[in-house]
Amino acid sequence: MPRITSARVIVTCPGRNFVTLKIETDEGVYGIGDATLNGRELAVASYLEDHVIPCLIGRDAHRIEDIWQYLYKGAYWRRGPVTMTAIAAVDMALWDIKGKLAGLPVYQLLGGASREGCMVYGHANGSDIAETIERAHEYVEQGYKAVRLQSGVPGLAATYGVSGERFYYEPAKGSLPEETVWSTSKYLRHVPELFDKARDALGWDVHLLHDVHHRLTPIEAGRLGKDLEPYRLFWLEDATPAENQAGFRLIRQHTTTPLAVGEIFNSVWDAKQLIEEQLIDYIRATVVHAGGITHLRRIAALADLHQVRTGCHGATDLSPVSMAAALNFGLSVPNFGIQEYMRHTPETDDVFPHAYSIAGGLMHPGDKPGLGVDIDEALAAKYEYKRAYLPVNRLEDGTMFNW
Ligand SMILES: O=C(O)C(=O)C[C@H](O)[C@H](O)CO
Ligand SMILES: [Mg+2]
Repeated sequence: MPRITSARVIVTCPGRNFVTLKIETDEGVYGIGDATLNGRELAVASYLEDHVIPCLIGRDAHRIEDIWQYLYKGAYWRRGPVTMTAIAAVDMALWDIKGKLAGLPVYQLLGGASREGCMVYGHANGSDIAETIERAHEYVEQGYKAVRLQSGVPGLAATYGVSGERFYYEPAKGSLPEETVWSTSKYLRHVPELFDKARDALGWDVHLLHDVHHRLTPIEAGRLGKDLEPYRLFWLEDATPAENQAGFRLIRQHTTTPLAVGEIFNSVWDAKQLIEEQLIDYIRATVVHAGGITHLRRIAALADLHQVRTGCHGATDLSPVSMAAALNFGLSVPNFGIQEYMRHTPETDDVFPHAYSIAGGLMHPGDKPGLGVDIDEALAAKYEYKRAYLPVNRLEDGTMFNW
């Protein structure tokens, strides 16, 4: 039985902050898990160091399900992003250990490959429609089968999801949150034009996606979905804040544009009604923020019963450890839909050497035992933590608005 002898939290900032948990066993094998919660990183580091790690020492590292239940039920205070990210980090690290001890990549332990690779989508961002389409062309030329389109909105100084950087978009910055300004009417006028021009320029062989970032009411989202129907989107993401799961009924009544939601969900309970009533088509919960591989499999199993497919969040604030876990999960799960992929910077890739790769728009986790990702601790130590926040959003009259 491999006993857990120690566990450590490693905080590093190779261009952005990452929190990683490393669990060591008496069999000389260790595992790592991502514990990064964008803008609230140190809360998870403390939760792990002060409350979780003391409970892990001496436990059998093979008992992944039991340790998951012990941390979830044992906390008394269930769910929430901090708790579930901490549990996810432990869970990932334990799957990594189990894979290494078995001499198998984690996807083999999850039932083996259900496909040759995981289809991913890249991010095409531009300050205007022409620039967005130009970036989308670059992805298509690289073999991507799916691209997310976001463009600056005329009349708004800045639009979330759009950056000057070509490939390495990083939304968290500044020692205090940046304040941005939002106008729903300007946005709703602009987006159909973006997709109209994109279809003209890119044709119909590439999947197109769009992220609303939770900024519409359900009826506004219904209208946008309807306006976008002629352009056959792969999905419309985070159309409305999802605390009110029943709100998606209203969107569904008005549009057949497929809906995706879930990047800020942290448990199956956040998505239960959405899935059971078939109010969404893709569930975007992730390994790192929704309790690890163990819990994400449970969410995917419920989703599978209702023809809902996976579409895991994969922005740059999810570390390469998360990406490796997502790809092992995605390769094996029967109802895989798509995986988001934003490239990490070369500095981040150097800190987290990994076996996953991309070819022809499909990603594969590689065949190294475990998750297939490591952390270079000496290099990680060179990048000191820097407090950084996601922006906040106000209406033009100054009213605090949805993120
Ligand atoms: O990748 C996406 O779909 C996002 O919406 C990115 C998020 O804003 C980002 O990961 C927040 O931390
Ligand atoms: Mg999103």
